[in-house]
Amino acid sequence: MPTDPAPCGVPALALRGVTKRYGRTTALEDVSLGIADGEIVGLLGHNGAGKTTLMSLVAGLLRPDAGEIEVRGVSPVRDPRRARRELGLAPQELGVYPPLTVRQNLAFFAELAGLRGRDVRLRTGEVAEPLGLTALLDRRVARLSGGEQRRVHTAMALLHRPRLLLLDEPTAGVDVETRARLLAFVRELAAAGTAVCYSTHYLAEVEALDASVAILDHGRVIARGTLRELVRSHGDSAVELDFSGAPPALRLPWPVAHEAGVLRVRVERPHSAVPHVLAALGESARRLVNLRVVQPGLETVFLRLTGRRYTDGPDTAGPARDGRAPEADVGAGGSGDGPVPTGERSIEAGRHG
Ligand SMILES: Nc1ncnc2c1ncn2[C@@H]1O[C@H](COP(=O)(O)OP(=O)(O)OP(=O)(O)O)[C@@H](O)[C@H]1O
Repeated sequence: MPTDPAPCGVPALALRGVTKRYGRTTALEDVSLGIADGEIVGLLGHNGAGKTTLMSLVAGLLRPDAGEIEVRGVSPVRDPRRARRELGLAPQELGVYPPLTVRQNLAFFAELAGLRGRDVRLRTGEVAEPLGLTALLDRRVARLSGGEQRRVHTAMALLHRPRLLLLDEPTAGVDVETRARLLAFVRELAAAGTAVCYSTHYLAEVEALDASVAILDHGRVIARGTLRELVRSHGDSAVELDFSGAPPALRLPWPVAHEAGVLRVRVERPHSAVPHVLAALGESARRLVNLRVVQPGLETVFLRLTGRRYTDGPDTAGPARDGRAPEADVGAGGSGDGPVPTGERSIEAGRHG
């Protein structure tokens, strides 16, 4: 979709020192973040980290308690109408009207965005095609699958050709085909100059989008950079072992940690360390259920920076786990020039003992 470049030096989105509180809860604290034209930023953070709050502030749905927000130089607080023309928001909750057809939904939102007549039809076709909605335009939304409804919901944010697109967990609960289609479309939009802020619980999507990353933790941006930069500076490699019963105490020349029943040996060359780790098990080898070599990747960046895995909790069953084959790049670290792994769980050995 065409975009005029922002005035020279003006980023598509800039947050400076933004704080937002809900009563006594501080949802965002002193957040600064910039997104350039054509950049996709994967906004990552555990449940409650502040992702939705950040997007709502940018969209002008909430007001910050402190700090400045600018959408292509326009403040959503001081000039919400102008700021809104520059951005499209697809919130987490579906905002479709089930009794209406896809076309009627799109026309309704196009008119809300100020489009009329021929432009409504033109833009409807423009967003329907890449999202695979053309054949569904005259179907009632109530009759569509969850993934199809999610595509309609995303299309509604794009009708006015926004220069900044805010997608809040756009692939939550969608099928594989919809996910692939959405990811491809987001990449196309970015290639044409649209800036995209994309929140997700699926780390593999960040890689698929070739996105840079901002990690929110308890309302603060704790890391910002390209995937490769973050993995270089914070990604650990390790050998992980699961046991039936409590993990044993091991004497090894590397740091050993017990995390929720998993024994984790942090070691730079995990493949070479495996024989030493197995030798140190002694009698406990009988209770070993699984052993994994973990390469540096976004998952280990998370673990290092937040003390928790990103795939902990209710979202564990995402595509980062079940949509990809386990990595088998034995010996490949995160510092080469190939793709940076995000799931990085190289299953090296199954049941032992
Ligand atoms: N309307 C509200 N009133 C009070 N507290 C709120 C409100 N909305 C969010 N919060 C709190 O603010 C914090 C940030 O919430 P937010 O929804 O922005 O997180 P999130 O990263 O989007 O989470 P999730 O991944 O679960 O969607 C949380 O502690 C949340 O409980």
